[in-house]
Amino acid sequence: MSDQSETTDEPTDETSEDLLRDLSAVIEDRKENLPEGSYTTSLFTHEKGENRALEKLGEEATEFVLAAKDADEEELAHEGADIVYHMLVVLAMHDVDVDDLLDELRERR
Ligand SMILES: N=c1c2ncn([C@@H]3O[C@H](COP(=O)(O)OP(=O)(O)OP(=O)(O)O)[C@@H](O)[C@H]3O)c2ncn1[C@@H]1O[C@H](COP(=O)(O)O)[C@@H](O)[C@H]1O
Repeated sequence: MSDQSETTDEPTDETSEDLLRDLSAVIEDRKENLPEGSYTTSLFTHEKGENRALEKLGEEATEFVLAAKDADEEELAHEGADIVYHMLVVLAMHDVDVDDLLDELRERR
């Protein structure tokens, strides 16, 4: 991945919705422009097609479960982020807007 920023404790006005929308916008950009050297591009252009992203999502979910079993909280956050990213890639592959997911969550409150 090219420009993932480090986690900081600094206050930010960015909401979690902004964060998800921004990440989705980057994924949409990769889908449209397929820049070389991008991990996201490698998922959109993989010879296995969508199955590669689905495989990765499954792997990350398994790693998340193992981290929970090990009570490894740092790893849980890491693997959880991997799941969210790969899930957004799969949503983009199906042209499902992240706002549909956010609306779904909002309606459940
Ligand atoms: N959020 C992510 C993100 N999360 C996970 N990954 C990649 O997903 C892969 C996970 O596979 P593995 O678990 O097998 O990888 P690993 O090498 O063992 O790494 P980790 O388990 O330690 O993550 C790694 O290559 C990660 O780099 C991500 N790649 C990209 N992004 C975002 O997408 C943006 C665009 O990235 P590029 O498409 O690379 O430009 C980045 O700026 C990020 O914001």
